Amino acid sequence: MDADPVRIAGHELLADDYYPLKKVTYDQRRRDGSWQRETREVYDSASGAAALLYDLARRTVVLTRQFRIGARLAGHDGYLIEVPAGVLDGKSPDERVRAELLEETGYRIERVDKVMELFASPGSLTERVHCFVAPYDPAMREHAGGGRRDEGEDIEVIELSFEDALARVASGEIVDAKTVVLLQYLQLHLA
Ligand SMILES: Nc1nc2c(ncn2[C@@H]2O[C@H](COP(=O)(O)OP(=O)(O)O[C@H]3O[C@H](CO)[C@@H](O)[C@H](O)[C@@H]3O)[C@@H](O)[C@H]2O)c(=O)[nH]1
Ligand SMILES: [Mg+2]
Repeated sequence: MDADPVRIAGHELLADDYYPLKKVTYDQRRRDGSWQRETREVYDSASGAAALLYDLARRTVVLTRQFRIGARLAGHDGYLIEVPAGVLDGKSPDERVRAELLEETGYRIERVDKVMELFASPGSLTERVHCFVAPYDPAMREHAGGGRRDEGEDIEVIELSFEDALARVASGEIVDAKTVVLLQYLQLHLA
């Protein structure tokens, strides 16, 4: 018997504008030994890196607020509070996350600690998010942040107390998955 219960039979390219959207056909052996063929649409989105900045002395975190079209189409107003994050663009996760922290928040951070990797939405996206936590203090801020205007980014930087950030998770105001996970990591392991 094949060790791998899944065989990719092929894929059709449905769109290839920013990232490829594929219709993938695969055969899967069920647990009873029979085989079935399925097709699924998969968006080959880039993988990324995200980091939660935290200050243990002041008990604060740095988050961003920006417009997200996917959330808007799902019925949210689209302005999501998130940890700073970005796509890898061929860089290593820790190199990329430092660059995103500087672009989006204005903080120049040397030490970033990897805590986990998450699949953003594994049924339909290939995206893997490399998640970090990073200590910061106000002296590390070089500029106001805000992201890349030439790419259409308009990112508000917000500093919240641990308590306020966690209260916004509990109330449902913070709904971005990687952000909820990293704030709960902070609560469990650091705060
Ligand atoms: N024109 C165009 N530009 C795009 C498109 N998709 C992304 N971009 C550009 O690519 C930039 C990506 O910004 P990043 O900061 O690198 O990524 P992000 O949008 O914050 O986050 C992505 O990665 C996160 C971590 O993996 C994800 O959580 C998030 O959903 C998203 O995929 C955006 O500013 C935007 O200009 C597109 O379809 N068209
Ligand atoms: Mg970003």
